[in-house]
Amino acid sequence: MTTSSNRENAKMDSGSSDEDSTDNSRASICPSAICSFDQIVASAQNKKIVLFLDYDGTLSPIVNDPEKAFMSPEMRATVKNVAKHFPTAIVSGRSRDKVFDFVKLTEIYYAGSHGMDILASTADSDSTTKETREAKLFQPASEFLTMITEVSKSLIEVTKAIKGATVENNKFCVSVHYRNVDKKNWKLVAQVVNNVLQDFPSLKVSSGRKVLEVRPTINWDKGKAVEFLLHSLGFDDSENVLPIYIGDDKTDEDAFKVLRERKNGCGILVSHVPKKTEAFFRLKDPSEVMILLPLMLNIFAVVLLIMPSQLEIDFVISLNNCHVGDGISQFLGETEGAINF
Ligand SMILES: O=P(O)(O)OC[C@H]1O[C@H](O[C@H]2O[C@H](CO)[C@@H](O)[C@H](O)[C@H]2O)[C@H](O)[C@@H](O)[C@@H]1O
Repeated sequence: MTTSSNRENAKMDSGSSDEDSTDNSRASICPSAICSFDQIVASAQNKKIVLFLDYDGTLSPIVNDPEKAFMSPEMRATVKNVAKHFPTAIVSGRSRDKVFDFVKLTEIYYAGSHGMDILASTADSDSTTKETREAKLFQPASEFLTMITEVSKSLIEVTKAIKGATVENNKFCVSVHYRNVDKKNWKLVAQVVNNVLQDFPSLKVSSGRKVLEVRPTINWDKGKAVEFLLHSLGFDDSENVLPIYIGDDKTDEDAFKVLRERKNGCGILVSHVPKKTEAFFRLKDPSEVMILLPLMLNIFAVVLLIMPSQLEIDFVISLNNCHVGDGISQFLGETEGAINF
C-alpha cells in the first residue's frame, strides 16, 4: 500500500503545449500510422484485429469544457462501421456511463475509470460465437467506491475557491481539471489536491492533459484492462490476433507497453508533438484517427477480395498526405518489411 509519505505528489503540466507532462527528454518521433499503413496491413495478415480506442483526445478533440467533449457524428459512424468487422472496445478515464453517453454505440465494449469498470462479455470455453457470450462486469476497485465519493467531495470543497478548477467524479477515480485555471494558480491546485490526499493513503495521483487524476493504488491500469478484455473476449491467442490500441494520454502508455511486451500488438499514439512512448506509430489528432479507421476496413476488404470505391478514395487521400520516404509504397499484397509486433 502506498502511504502519503512515499506517494509521489501531483506534478503539473509545464504549460508549454496542450500535451500532458510526460517526460519528453527521450522523445522519439514514431512513424505515421497512415504513412506506414502497409506495415500494419502486412502484420495483420491472417490475423483477427481487435481494436481498443481511448476517448478524449482520440475520438473527440480536447475542449475546455469536459462536459462538452462530444464526438462528431462522422466519428461515431466510423467507429460503428469498424465495430461491425473488428471487436472494438473503448478504454477511457471517464466513468463508463459517461463515456457511453458520449459514444452511444451498443455494439462495442466499454472500460471506464481507466479500465477499473469493464463491461465485456465472456467467451464460452468451447466456442467464441456471439451467441455463447454473456455480459460480464468487472470492477477491480469496487471496494474504493465510498472512498472515491468522499475524496471527490473533499476535492470539490478545496478547489471551489480556485477560479476555473473543476472536479469530475469518474466513479472509481476522480479528475481535477485545471485547464481553465489561471497558470499562476496551477501550483495551488496541485497543493490542495496533495493536501487532501494526505488523508487518503490508498489513493494516488497522476497527471494527464491539464488534469490531475486521483485513483486507487491497486495494480490495475489500462494495460491490465486490455489483457483482461483480450482474455474474456476469447482473443488470448497471440498468433492469430492483432490488438491495435489508439490513445493520446499518459495512461494509454500502460496499454502500449502491454502490447509491446506481448509482441503481438500495435500501439498508436495520438499526439501532435514528439513524445517518449511505447507506441509503434503516431497519429497527429482525432482527424487522423478518422482517416486511419476507414483504412483499417481495407484490411477487411482485402480479406474478402473486395475494395469498395469509397475506401479506395479514402486511401488515396491519405496517401497524398504522406511524403516520399514515409514508407508507404505498395498496399495490396505487400507483406515485405512487416514490423514484428
Ligand atoms: O482516458 P481518456 O478517455 O482520454 O480520459 C482522460 C481524461 O479525459 C477528459 O479530460 C481531458 O479532456 C477534456 C475534454 O476535452 C479536457 O477539457 C481536459 O483538459 C482533458 O484532460 C476527462 O474529462 C477526464 O475525466 C479524463 O480523466
